[in-house]
This record gives sequence, C-alpha cells and structure tokens, in this order.
Amino acid sequence: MSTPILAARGLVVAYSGRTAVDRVDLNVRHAELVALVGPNGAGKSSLLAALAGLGPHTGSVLRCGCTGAQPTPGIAYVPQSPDLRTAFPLSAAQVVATGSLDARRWWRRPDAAQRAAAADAMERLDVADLAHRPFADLSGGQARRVLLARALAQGPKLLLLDEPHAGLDVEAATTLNTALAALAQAGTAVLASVHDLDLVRGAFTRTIVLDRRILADGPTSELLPAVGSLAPWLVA
Ligand SMILES: Nc1ncnc2c1ncn2[C@@H]1O[C@H](COP(=O)(O)OP(=O)(O)OP(=O)(O)O)[C@@H](O)[C@H]1O
Repeated sequence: MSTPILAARGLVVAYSGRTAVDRVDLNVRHAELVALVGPNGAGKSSLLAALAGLGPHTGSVLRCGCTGAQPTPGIAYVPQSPDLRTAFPLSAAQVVATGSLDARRWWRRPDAAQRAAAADAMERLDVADLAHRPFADLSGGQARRVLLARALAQGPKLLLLDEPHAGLDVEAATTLNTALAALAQAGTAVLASVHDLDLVRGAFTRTIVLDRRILADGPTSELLPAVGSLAPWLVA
C-alpha cells in the first residue's frame, strides 16, 4: 500500500468544550475518491477544516507527509462558505487564476502554464462561458463551480471539498463528479462531504460515515447497501 497523502490520528474538534469531532483516525491515499457522509451537525465541516489545517483541533494530521497547522502546498480546500463573492472584486477567470499563484509571489501575473491550467479547469467544470463575468455578479451555484475550478487549477494532490454539490443542478453536479473522477484517475485524492447518496454512488469509490465519530469506512459498493441498518438517518 502506498503512503497516505493524508493521515489523521486521534483528531478532536471541540467548541467551548463541546465535542464536534471525536477521536477520528483516517487515511486517504493517492487517487482515492472518498465521500464523507453524515447527518446535519455530524462534524463533517469541522473535520474537513481541521484536515486542511484550519480551525481548532487536537490530535495529529500528516498532509503530504508533513505536519503543521499551516495549509500545505498540494492541498486545496474549498469550504462551504455561502457567500465569498463580495471578497473577490475580480472576473471569474481572474478568481480561478489566483488558485495557481505562488502565495510568496502573489503580485506576479499568472504565466502561460497557469493561465492554461485555469482555462482547462473552467472547461472541466463547464464555466468557461463565465470567464469574463464579474465574480460578484454570479449566482450561488455559478460561484461555487468557479471556486471549485480555482481548486482544480492548482493541480492539487489532495482536494478537500465541503459539500461541493450544494446548490448545483443535476447537470452541474454530474459534471463535477466527472471532473472529480478524471482528477482521481490522474492521481489526485479527493475527500468530499456529500449529502445526496445518489451522487456518492455515482462517483465515490469509498465512503466514510461520520457522526462525530467514524461509524463506518469502506468501499461504497459494499457500504451503501448496508447503510440503512447502520445509519438510518442517511436513507430516511
Ligand atoms: N464555529 C463554531 N462554533 C461553535 N460550534 C460550532 C462551530 N462550528 C460548528 N459548530 C458545531 O459543531 C457541530 C458540528 O458542526 P459541523 O458544521 O462541523 O457539522 P456538519 O456535519 O458539517 O453539518 P451540516 O451537514 O449541517 O453542514 C454542530 O453541533 C455545530 O453547531
């Protein structure tokens, strides 16, 4: 087995002494497409933020073999953030291009390779036609797809996505799943929280069921048929 690109041990997230994520151990390896499922308030967002090196947590997380609280190069995290639009006085294409800028030299213009990566990511998520629109004017679903394209443009080794399908219509959600599957085929690992089990079945090969603690973790094809007895709230 290859070395995990992400390894968490004894991860705990607590807010004012109230435990939201309880002693989570997990590994994610290259090219894995992993769905994180659980009811509202199960701790999915808290876990993803902690895995990205953000938000309060204890326990250990190795990202690309490195520890540290700071976001690690090679890891792209897209939070749920319902309204990031006002934070970006840029066109959609410029927002996507910022994904591949070097944080240490952010003032440099994107080079040809970075512009090509941004254009390719926008094609994959079917948002190329939005390239010149002001990001602030986009609908919620359009803005989400542009932010996902921004993450793809970074050429990440690991994508951490918090409800990436939220607010997308069926066609856009399917396009996203196709883009994620292509990324995984190229070696990128994906861990995404997903509410719709049909979307999980359609693309994700492994499923983790979380309700503060990990209740189950295994191949989607084996786990989902049995999930009714394990976590009835998921199929209610
Ligand atoms: N910043 C915060 N301060 C205090 N409590 C928080 C904070 N963020 C989350 N919580 C609490 O932690 C628990 C887990 O929340 P979290 O958002 O991680 O769950 P989730 O599984 O992502 O939920 P959903 O599916 O509804 O988005 C909830 O009880 C929530 O109220």
